[in-house]
Amino acid sequence: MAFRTKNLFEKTTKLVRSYSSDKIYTHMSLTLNEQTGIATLELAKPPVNSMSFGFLSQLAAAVQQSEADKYKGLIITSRSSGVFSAGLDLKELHHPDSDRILNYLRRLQDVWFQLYDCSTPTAAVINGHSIAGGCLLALSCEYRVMVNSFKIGMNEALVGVPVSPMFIACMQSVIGQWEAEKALLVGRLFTSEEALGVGLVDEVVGGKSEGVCKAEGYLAGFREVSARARGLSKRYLRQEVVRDLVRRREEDVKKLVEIISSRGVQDSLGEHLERMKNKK
Ligand SMILES: CC/C=C\C/C=C\CCC/C=C/CC(=O)SCCNC(=O)CCNC(=O)[C@H](O)C(C)(C)COP(=O)(O)OP(=O)(O)OC[C@H]1O[C@@H](n2cnc3c(N)ncnc32)[C@H](O)[C@@H]1OP(=O)(O)O
Repeated sequence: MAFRTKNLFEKTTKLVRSYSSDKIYTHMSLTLNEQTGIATLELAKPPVNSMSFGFLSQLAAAVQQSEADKYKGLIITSRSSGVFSAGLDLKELHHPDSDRILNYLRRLQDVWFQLYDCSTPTAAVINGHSIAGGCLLALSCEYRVMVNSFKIGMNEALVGVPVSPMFIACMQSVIGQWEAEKALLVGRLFTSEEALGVGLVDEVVGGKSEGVCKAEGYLAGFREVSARARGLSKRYLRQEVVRDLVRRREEDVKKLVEIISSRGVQDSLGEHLERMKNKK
């Protein structure tokens, strides 16, 4: 089979350089299967694929590449066998520099808009724990296959930070208002099986390769469908959520910076980081 592992940054060097001070393409790889036209984006930032500034920049470049090259599909998964993504990099949020946190949250918004609103068909193979921002990443895709025995959800309530509108909108659009409220207000993490029960994921499988097959099956379902019509329909279906968040994006960012910088939230973040350190 003809596989081409693309160093994203060959084609998107300009974009990535202007986005990121990180070394080029260190946190993920994008592999295109030229026979199917489906690309796999494998997150590879040990130990837990936390979403640092550089990670978000590379994710943005990958999604942009998928759109520009008109991939038939994009599968997002993790190289780690235990963690899909631990969400936002807590080190970016703890004792932040005021300009950096502003730009970090803007970058997160940009990536989310790009992925959520892209016309490329997307699927997530969640082959490990998927927490908060990690869950957002999976929910922004169209289809989710999860490997059993892991946890997924948005734990902000337990971290002591508010769930932001973007995260709420995504959760609501997948599991509905009531289930989203019940989960988000207590920071519930679902097991793979519970996630299937509530509709947070579409399938549960025994391992990553089975998950990739299921995701490919979902994406192959569009072979006979006009890519243009499909892409436009997806955008129309998602436009209400996007419009609202675009309209309020600057207001949301500024409010969040204020909240994150507050003493109470900084104390909670510090305690959360301490708990993680001490769990060993
Ligand atoms: C305008 C609107 C725009 C945007 C709004 C955005 C944001 C609003 C702000 C608030 C929102 C936040 C959303 C988030 O995503 S916050 C992050 C929440 N995530 C977590 O709490 C995950 C915590 N991690 C875990 O539970 C476990 O690590 C995990 C289950 C993922 C894996 O467990 P495992 O046992 O395999 O590994 P650990 O030993 O726990 O961890 C290994 C090392 O990794 C470090 N780590 C873990 N998670 C993070 C993280 N999220 N960020 C940074 N670092 C992380 C952990 O401390 C260990 O480090 P060392 O001790 O080895 O140094």
